[in-house]
Amino acid sequence: MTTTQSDTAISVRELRQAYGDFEAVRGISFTVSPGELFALLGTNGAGKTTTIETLEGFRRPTGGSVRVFGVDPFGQPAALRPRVNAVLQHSGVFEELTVAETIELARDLAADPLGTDAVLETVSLADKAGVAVRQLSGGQKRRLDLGLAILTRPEVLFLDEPTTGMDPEMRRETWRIIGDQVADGVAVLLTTHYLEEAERLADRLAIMHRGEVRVEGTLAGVVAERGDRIGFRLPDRVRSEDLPRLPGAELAIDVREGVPWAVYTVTGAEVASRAHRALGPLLAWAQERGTTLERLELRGASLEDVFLAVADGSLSEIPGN
Ligand SMILES: Nc1ncnc2c1ncn2[C@@H]1O[C@H](COP(=O)(O)OP(=O)(O)OP(=O)(O)O)[C@@H](O)[C@H]1O
Repeated sequence: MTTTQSDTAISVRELRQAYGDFEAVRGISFTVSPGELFALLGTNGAGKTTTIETLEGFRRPTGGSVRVFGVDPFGQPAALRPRVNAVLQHSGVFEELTVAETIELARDLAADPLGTDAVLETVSLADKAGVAVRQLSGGQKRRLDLGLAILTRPEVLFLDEPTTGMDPEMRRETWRIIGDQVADGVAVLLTTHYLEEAERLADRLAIMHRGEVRVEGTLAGVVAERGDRIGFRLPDRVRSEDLPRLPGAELAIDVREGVPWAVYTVTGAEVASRAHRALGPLLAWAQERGTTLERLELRGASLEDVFLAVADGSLSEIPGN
């Protein structure tokens, strides 16, 4: 199947980006379609901001290519400018202007902007219209940044940690605003350290570590690769070698809440039913010994499990590659 230009809003192919001798991004690839939110997650210094800055046209790739609607964004060409907007980590607004003046200034520079009241309403800052930007809280400033970004009706939105500094309620409200943008057909590239944010919003996601994409896919696909877990507190006087081998499950001893936990991981096809079947022999073993399995649980892997596996290096390749 050939991909037409309109199928892909953002395309990153084998991107490399170096600062002097240091290669911060080492050959990453992904695409984002209109109406899709792609979350770029990763450890500190993984290369997420460098990637977004390259897509915004601030940096020329040292290898590979990036395209936004088929156009090279380097230098922010006039053809792209009205179609793209961003919430960056550091906003460039004037602290002395009021919220309404800031919005009006941005409207003056836009071709077909949303109305000031509509923006204030959307980002719940109507009661702060006359307040100087410097008097806003950190979370309110982030909301103003988001308002300034959606004011130009962009088709592509880059959101670099857009909810930093927000309390949980404001963060949820902001997810709703971002979700509405995606529902309206905007292609969104989001970076965040809040895994719940990615779980709530992302259609697809990638986890970067040291300049490389280590995991990519849908949330369901990414966690399914890590399998289901059967876990319980390791009973007193039971050593790991005393525990039964369960069919199709791999045993590891973790430390949780300062005490050892037994964790069996079941991976592969039909993981849920195989995990259930593995429970039988485990319970039979416990009954035979008269041992209680405290805090026994059977659960799927979480995005946090996958993230931590990437961060500690135990997941060093894209599964299946
Ligand atoms: N201007 C620069 N000059 C030299 N090195 C840089 C520069 N900007 C970033 N780096 C380095 O490149 C790497 C990637 O940085 P980047 O900011 O892209 O990571 P990140 O994934 O956004 O990190 P974080 O989650 O901590 O914001 C880091 O090791 C960083 O120290």
